[in-house]
Amino acid sequence: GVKWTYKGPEGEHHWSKHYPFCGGTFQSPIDIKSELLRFDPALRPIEVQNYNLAPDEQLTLGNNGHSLQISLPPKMYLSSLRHRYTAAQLHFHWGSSSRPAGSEHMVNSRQYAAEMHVVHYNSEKYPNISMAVDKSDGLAVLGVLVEVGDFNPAYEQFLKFINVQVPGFNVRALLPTRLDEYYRYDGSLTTPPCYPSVLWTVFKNHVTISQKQFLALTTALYSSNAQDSVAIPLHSNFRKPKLIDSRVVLVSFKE
Ligand SMILES: NS(=O)(=O)c1c(F)c(F)c(S(=O)(=O)CCO)c(N[C@H]2CCc3ccccc32)c1F
Ligand SMILES: [Zn+2]
Repeated sequence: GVKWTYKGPEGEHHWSKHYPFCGGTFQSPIDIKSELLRFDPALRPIEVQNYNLAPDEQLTLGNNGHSLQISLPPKMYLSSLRHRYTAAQLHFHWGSSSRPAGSEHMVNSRQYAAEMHVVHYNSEKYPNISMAVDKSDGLAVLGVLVEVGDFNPAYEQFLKFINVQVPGFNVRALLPTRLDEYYRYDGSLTTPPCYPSVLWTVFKNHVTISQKQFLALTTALYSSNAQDSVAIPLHSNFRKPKLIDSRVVLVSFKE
């Protein structure tokens, strides 16, 4: 596809020129404001299956030019939604060491240091993620807000490796403790092609990583590739919040 970036002439205000959905409706991320919330008692706790991977399961950790991503084995899936959603990859959005705030979703206009997304696709209806990515019931993404604070051993499992195989680890430990407290809304990919195909689950509780771990995340990647003459550090890879329009944000918890 056509090259896109997070700032400059190919930045997010220009995405819709080549990716029309980016200028459309049901876009993500959003600023999750208290006045938009509606408690929904039907929202069940998120149930993850086979997230605890044995060390002999090698995971490919890579840089796709836009984010640090880890490919996930298809044994991992979500079992608490209407359809089975099978895991595909997880990736991150972050700010920069000089401007630490880099989450995509905000809560009452509070932007967190970073955000992790675990991308799943509806494997009951579609054979692979490429066939699911532009369907309205195609994807389910778990969003985890990340703040700088205490050291987090779970994140250490891969932050020391970059662009290599990492041994399997307990991906469940990257999520907050409470999987029953979350925001839920219909949205989109936050990168081109911005398909409105994502059932978003953003957990209410954030996780913390240490300042050192945050630096490892924000200094790990380059958006240029090896043969380029100049190395361009990859940072601030977050899209700004989009209008909610008439959408409602459901919550699984009472304030
Ligand atoms: N924030 S987000 O969750 O909307 C989101 C991303 F932010 C992001 F960068 C990617 S990507 O594949 O790394 C790069 C451009 O698609 C994907 N990739 C997903 C969507 C398309 C696709 C196809 C195969 C594997 C993963 C993905 C994504 F779903
Ligand atoms: Zn993402």
